[in-house]
This record gives sequence, structure tokens and C-alpha cells, in this order.
Amino acid sequence: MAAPAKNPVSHLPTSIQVRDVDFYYGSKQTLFDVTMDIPRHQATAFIGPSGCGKSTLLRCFNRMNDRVDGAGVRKGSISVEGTDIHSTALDVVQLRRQVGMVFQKSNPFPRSIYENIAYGLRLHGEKRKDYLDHVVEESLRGAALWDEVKDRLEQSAYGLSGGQQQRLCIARAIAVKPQILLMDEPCSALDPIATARVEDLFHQLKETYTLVIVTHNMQQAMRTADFTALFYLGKLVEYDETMALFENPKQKLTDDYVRGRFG
Ligand SMILES: Nc1ncnc2c1ncn2[C@@H]1O[C@H](COP(=O)(O)OP(=O)(O)OP(=O)(O)O)[C@@H](O)[C@H]1O
Repeated sequence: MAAPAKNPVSHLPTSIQVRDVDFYYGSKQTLFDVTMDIPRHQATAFIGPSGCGKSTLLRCFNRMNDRVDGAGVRKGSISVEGTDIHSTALDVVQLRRQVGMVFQKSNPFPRSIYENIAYGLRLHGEKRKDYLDHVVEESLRGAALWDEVKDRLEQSAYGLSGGQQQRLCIARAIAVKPQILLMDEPCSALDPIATARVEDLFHQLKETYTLVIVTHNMQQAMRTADFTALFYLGKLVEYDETMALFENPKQKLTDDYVRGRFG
């Protein structure tokens, strides 16, 4: 495999800096020497075949992988907004506030729509009702859900459609005011209409947040991402502006992948 393309985001401010990262689950190496910068207030997609390490890298960014026994970065470094996330001085709770995450099927809690958002803030010690009301509204507006739910905030979140539940989970993630939002297959459980709503939302969200989106859906990457990174067998194969990667790939592997000649 030829060397990955030159850093395509070197002209932009960086939210996440990944340098020479090797990652292991126990004795199994999953990421190999990954180096990349994730640009601030842009949407970056991670694509690649199942098992290539996209979610693993995503979960490195807020140290979610720490929860897996024996898993970890064994070489290299990752910085988030200029701070090395493995520094002993780092507060992991603070990191996870700074780097929010929405999963493929992020289930709401079995509580009201209001409580789904207020709960996390209360856990962080917030008690002021006026402030909670304000953040609930602001977050639901940010997730383009306010108009649909403002008259039923006290009803169960389980009464919402799948697409609304996914936007509620995005609202919950943004309520704690992160700088970065990680999305792991956020639309794979949604129908085309709900997917379109969430994709529209990405375009608004990136004005405020840095977005990183793991997706199997290449059309989705093309519709939503400014930059796209292709991974294969734990290696970064190619990283470029999305249209350049899809229309003018520099690696044969990328060309094969994006034209469906893989396997
Ligand atoms: N908790 C874990 N323990 C051990 N191995 C794991 C764990 N999670 C993932 N892996 C392995 O690490 C490799 C990369 O998995 P990862 O989920 O990062 O890939 P992916 O590209 O996101 O795949 P998919 O698109 O199927 O979600 C796979 O071989 C997977 O089996």
C-alpha cells in the first residue's frame, strides 16, 4: 500500500491530533500507526469495511475504550483541543463532556423527554430549574426537535419515533456543551426520511461542533462530510476532501472500495 495522501487539513485549525497510534485489544493489534488531524467545525467521515477499526479510533477520542479490559493505545499520542488525552493530569469525566458521543442506536432513558436531557446535567450537579429549562430548550432546538416535542416534554421519550429518538440523543449529547461530537453509525437504524433529517442536522451542528461520523454509507459520507478517511485492516489508507477521495482517489484500494470492487 502506498503512503496515505498528505495531510488534507493542514490549512485548518485542528480539534483532534492523532500521531503514530497503535491500538490493541489485549494481544490483538487493531490500529497500526495511524496519524491524522481532525479539523475544527468540519464534518469528517470514517469509512471502510467492517472490522477495519473505525469505531475503535472514534472511541479512542474520549477514552471510551478504557472500559474494555486490556485495551489501549500502546504507541503514539492523541490530543484533543491541544491536550494529550493520556496525560496523567487529564480528567476523563471532563474529556467525555468535551467529546460527546452518539451511537448507532443510542437509546433514550426510560424517562420523560425533558428528563433525558436534564438528567445528565443534574449528574454534573446542576440544580437550577430555570437553567435546566433553558438548556433543555436550547439543546432540543440545536437537535432540530424542539418544535416537534415542545408540547409534550413530560411524556415518555419512548413515545417518539426512531428518528426523533436519535435526535433526542443528539440533544442529550449537546446539552453538556461539548466541543466535539462523535457519531457512530448514527443513521443506520433510521428510515430514509429520518436519515435525511439527521443529515440536515449535521450541516447545522458543524457550525458549533467538530463532527466525526463513522458510516458504512458512502452516499452519506458524500452528502455530509467535508473530509473523509478510508481505513483498511487498521490502517489509514487515504484521507482527503470528500469529493476528491470519491472522485479522484489516489490509492488503488480506495478506488476499488468506493467503486464497490472490494472483497
Ligand atoms: N471490545 C473489543 N474487544 C476485542 N476486540 C474488539 C473489541 N471491539 C472491537 N474489536 C475488534 O477490533 C477490530 C476493529 O473493530 P471496530 O469495531 O473498530 O471496526 P469497525 O471498522 O468500526 O467495524 P464495523 O464497521 O463493523 O463497526 C475488529 O476485529 C473487532 O472484532
